[in-house]
Order: sequence, then structure tokens, then C-alpha cells
Amino acid sequence: MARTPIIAGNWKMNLNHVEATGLVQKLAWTLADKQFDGKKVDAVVIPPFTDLRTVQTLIDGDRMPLQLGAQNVSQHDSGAYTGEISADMLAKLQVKYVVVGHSERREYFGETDEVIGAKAKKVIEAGMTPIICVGEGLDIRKEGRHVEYTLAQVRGTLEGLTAEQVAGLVIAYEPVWAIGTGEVATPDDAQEVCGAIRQEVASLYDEATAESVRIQYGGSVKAGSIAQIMAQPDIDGALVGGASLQAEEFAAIVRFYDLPA
Ligand SMILES: O=C(CO)COP(=O)(O)O
Repeated sequence: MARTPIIAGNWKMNLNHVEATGLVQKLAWTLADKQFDGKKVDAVVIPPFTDLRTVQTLIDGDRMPLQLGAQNVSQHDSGAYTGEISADMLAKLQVKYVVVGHSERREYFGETDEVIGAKAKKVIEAGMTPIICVGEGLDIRKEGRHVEYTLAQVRGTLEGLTAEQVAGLVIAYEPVWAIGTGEVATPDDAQEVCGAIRQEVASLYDEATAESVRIQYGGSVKAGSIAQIMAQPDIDGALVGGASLQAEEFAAIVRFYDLPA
């Protein structure tokens, strides 16, 4: 079965709930103008926690062709974890996707593969889909160790997940040197690692699981670069940062199939 493309906008720590309303409405109008109905591509917005309820109400009330995502989750179920948000709390807000292990969380908040794997498990158990982020920094890329480094993260974060669970999740390959730098990996660079990730899933599990898991590329994706990236055989979508804060730009990325490759 063909994999449904998934274009997700990670807003990071930008936009309060009032600003979120403006962006989501503009995005929905722009998509409606272009007859986008959300069937061909999963279009996901991933706002900060404090915006989730507002954005959920908008999507639901106006039947927007958008799905909701969250940027992080606790690896615990409930209890004395001040400041944390549980998977059940997110599921109750009709959150469908949860980003786990973004490189910014690995770098600034010390998240390890073990913690990220535990978070992914909680997301799945709560009926949502994790977007597990992996990817190398510039030093590793310069040493030519980007494939082995990224595959070690894949093995570390998937540990303990069943084939069925892995078949349903999303893995985002985001080379750290391409995030927010304007430096996009070439389509060939992105394909090299995304293809290796799919092969790794095949060898850890089986062919059917590898054919089913969706793999995104992330790092300075813009409307001008998305079509070529999406033309790669092992890339099923994009995790978009900066460009997801602009309605027109993000709407164009969501409709990558209309752009010349
Ligand atoms: O980190 C990213 C998405 O999660 C990518 O961010 P940019 O698109 O701003 O480079």
C-alpha cells in the first residue's frame, strides 16, 4: 500500500494562542482556495502546548483539512512531575502526532535515545503517532559517519517497539547542520540517509514494516526545495520549522505535488 505523504509544521517556541488563531485561519483559507481537502497528504500543525486547545477547537469547528501535533510529551503517565504533560492529556485534545527526540531537545534538555524511546511508547499506547527525530551534527557529517550515527539513533529509539508499532510511526531525519541555517541537504544527501533508515527497519523487523513506516526529511525546507525532496523514493514527507510560520509558504509546501520538481 502506498504511504500517505505527511507534511508537518513544527512551530517550536513561537506564537501565542492568539497569534496561532491568525496563522491557522490564514492557512486554512489558503488551502481552501487551492481545493486542498487533506485526503492526498496528511497536513499537520505542531504548535506549543499552550496553543493546542485553541487550534484544536478551530480545526474541529471549521472542519479544517489539518491535523494536530504536539512538540513533546512526558515519558511518565501522571504524578509528581512538575511542568510535564502526559500522552493522555494530549490524546484528549485530539492530538494525532507527537514529536519526540527533536535535536533541540536532545541538545538543550539532554534527552537520550532511551528517554525518546520511552516517550514514543507512551505516545503509541495513548493511540497517537510519534514522529521520532534522528540526525547528525556537522562534525559527524564532516567525518563521513552520518549514516552509522543516525542508524544508531534509530536502533536506540526503536528498541522494545514491535513491528506493528514501528509500521505505524513516522521517523524524521533532520541533519542538525541543516536546521534553521538555510543549508538544505541536497535531495541525494537526504535520500542516502532516509534510504538507509528504511533498510535498517527492514533488517531490524521485516520488509513489510520497512515499506509501511513513513520517513520525513527536515532542515530548512521551503516551497522552492520541497518538490525535489519529495521526488526521492524513501522520503514520505517533511518536518518544517521556520517556513511553517508563514501561511502561504507552508500551504505551498503541503501542496508540493503542484510544484515543479
Ligand atoms: O527543526 C526543524 C523542524 O523540526 C527544521 O527547522 P527549519 O525548517 O527552520 O530548518
